[in-house]
Amino acid sequence: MSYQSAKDAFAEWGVDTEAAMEALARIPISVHCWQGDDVVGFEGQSGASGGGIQATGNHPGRARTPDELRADLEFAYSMIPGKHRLNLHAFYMDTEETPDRDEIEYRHFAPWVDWAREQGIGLDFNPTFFAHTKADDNLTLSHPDKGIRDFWIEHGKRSREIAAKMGKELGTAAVNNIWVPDGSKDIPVDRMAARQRLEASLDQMLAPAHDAAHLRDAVESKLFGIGVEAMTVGSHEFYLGYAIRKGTLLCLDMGHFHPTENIADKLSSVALSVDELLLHVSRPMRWDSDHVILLDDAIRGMAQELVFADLLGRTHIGLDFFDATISRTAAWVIGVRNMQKALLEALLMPQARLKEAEAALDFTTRFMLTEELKDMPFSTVWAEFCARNERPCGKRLIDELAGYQTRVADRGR
Ligand SMILES: C[C@H](O)[C@H](O)[C@@H](O)C(=O)CO
Ligand SMILES: [Mn+2]
Repeated sequence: MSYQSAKDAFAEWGVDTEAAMEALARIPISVHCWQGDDVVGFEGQSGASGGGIQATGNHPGRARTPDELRADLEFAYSMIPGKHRLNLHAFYMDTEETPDRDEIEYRHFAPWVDWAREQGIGLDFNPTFFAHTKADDNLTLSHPDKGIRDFWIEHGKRSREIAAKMGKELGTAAVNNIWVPDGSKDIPVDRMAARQRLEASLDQMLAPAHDAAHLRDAVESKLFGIGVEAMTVGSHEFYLGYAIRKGTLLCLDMGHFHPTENIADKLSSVALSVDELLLHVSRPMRWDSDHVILLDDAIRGMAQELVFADLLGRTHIGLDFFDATISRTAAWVIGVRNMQKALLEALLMPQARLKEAEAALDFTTRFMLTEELKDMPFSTVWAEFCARNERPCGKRLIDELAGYQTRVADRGR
């Protein structure tokens, strides 16, 4: 089908494909650096603690240096329509020095900022509270030992300073997302004490004021991780309350809830109480919270809520998955494009008509519309969007992805 025919078909439904593509072009996705190297980082001083997360697989081509990671990212961005961001973790510093986590400074990340400026992209940031000997108890900010808590508070403060400077340098606020793995393998007897310690540590970490034009802090909850099956200190309820009371962003990771929960359903609820949201778009499967996202109902539902509830202006969309059994660059590219496709589909829906039917309790019309809409030529509009952005689709995309993977395969595993 030609684009003109698709445009006419959507126009019959009262939908303007040009407006939808313009809106999509304005939505940046924060691409997570850690898919490129299986969450290993560049510190070379990791402890045994994986923080309850694990990349599995042994596909060749893992990025082993900042230069390799940047080359992979440049390739990935060249396959993704639009301008996006990079989400950097603190243990991806680029320096010959070996600062411990409580010693990191902006200069250890300056090469990333220079590169981001060249690429014309913004940066987001995350303190790294895992893969370190001082996290081996699976406790950091809530550790009973004050010395360990202080170490991680300092790490968190420095991360915020670094993120704020990144935001200032690049002229776009960096979202600094705080996720700690703290929890208990077996049933604890003093949950309150652990949560009080986490709250007090967060308060200290977040006390230094930074310009909101440079830095936005987010807090991320989790249901459970490997080794912390009985209790996660930073649960959803903990951080929902914290974000509301303290004015931080709330991060919803789609892999951090019970598998039967609908994360899209949470957006409108929490958005009534917090100003801004951060999403970690992910796909949980059994024990894992981080499979590469598909263009499935969960992602479509999320995109539809963002568009229909008018939340795009106050939601930062980040991705969070890591799969080492497939090409890492293909995982990035297909994952980001899936998020964009879901957003485009939502933008191409006759929102007013659907809402009108629902408000009139005309559920038959809502049902007929949503089902018939599924036959609309979304893929033709997506292909047009890719073509206008000089990005390949279909077989050409697959050939490009396979070609790049072949070129990096000799890096070893
Ligand atoms: C590496 C990330 O910080 C991590 O995935 C975190 O966001 C998370 O989701 C942990 O399960
Ligand atoms: Mn996450």
